[in-house]
Amino acid sequence: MSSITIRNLNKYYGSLHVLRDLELSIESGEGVVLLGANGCGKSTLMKCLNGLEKPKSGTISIDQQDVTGARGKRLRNIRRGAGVVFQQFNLVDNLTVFQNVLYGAMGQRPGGLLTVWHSLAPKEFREKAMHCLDRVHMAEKASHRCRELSGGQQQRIAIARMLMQSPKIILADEPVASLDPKAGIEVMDLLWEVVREHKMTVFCTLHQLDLAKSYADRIVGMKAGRIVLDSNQDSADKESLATIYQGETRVDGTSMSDQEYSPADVSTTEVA
Ligand SMILES: Nc1ncnc2c1ncn2[C@@H]1O[C@H](COP(=O)(O)OP(=O)(O)OP(=O)(O)O)[C@@H](O)[C@H]1O
Repeated sequence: MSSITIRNLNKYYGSLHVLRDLELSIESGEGVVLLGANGCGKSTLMKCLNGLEKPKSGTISIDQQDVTGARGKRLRNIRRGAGVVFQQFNLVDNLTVFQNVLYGAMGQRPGGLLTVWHSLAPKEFREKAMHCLDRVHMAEKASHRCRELSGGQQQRIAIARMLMQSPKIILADEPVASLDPKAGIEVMDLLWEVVREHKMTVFCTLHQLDLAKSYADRIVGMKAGRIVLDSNQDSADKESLATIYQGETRVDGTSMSDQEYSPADVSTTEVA
């Protein structure tokens, strides 16, 4: 049984046809990386998976539950089972690290946000939040404000918040795009470690081929709103992956400048 099954998915923004008859299945426990040029539709796919955007047609099921038709409580339940990690961390800057991690438990009890508001939070939640922070090696920063932390540290907090949710599936949209290469590798190491520890399924968009090859069990390539490549790690050769970035890649039909992607981007990622 697949963890994520996408069938014949179509999504428009106005007249822009972004996802085009997209098909993809991800098995339980798989670590899948999605590669694709800017503007090919990766984030839109992630948003559809998370129920943040509604497709025009097609179906998405996560753990056999229909996401596309879900509303209200049913959608919230599906979202609870799927943790998200974003490029921009999506932490609340003015709250402490600890409060941000507690926030991951929101929705696990009636009363939502109030029940996770530090002193109001049940003991079991507070203990679990500390445990999650400890797991990402950030326990000593619990009382700091998120805005005081580096990008890499903030992404660690976002991973702790995601762990707080105890999800079975992780949707990570360019989790290292805002980080320098060294911090990026540290975050990818941590993310993949926790994914493996908890036997989670992970679907992650990236821009760096080398990172994709280092972590993914399977690499899928997207071009102009469609999945055009699907390969396991060993068969993902540079030439076939490079084709994702050649020709018409964007859904809006604009062409990329040579500066946006050069063969060097496809063949190497420098690590400081
Ligand atoms: N909310 C929106 N309203 C209108 N158009 C949008 C919206 N979000 C994205 N688009 C357009 O949809 C297309 C696909 O965007 P998307 O963000 O999914 O691409 P992407 O592959 O994630 O790109 P990147 O790698 O740069 O993040 C782009 O042409 C973008 O301008």
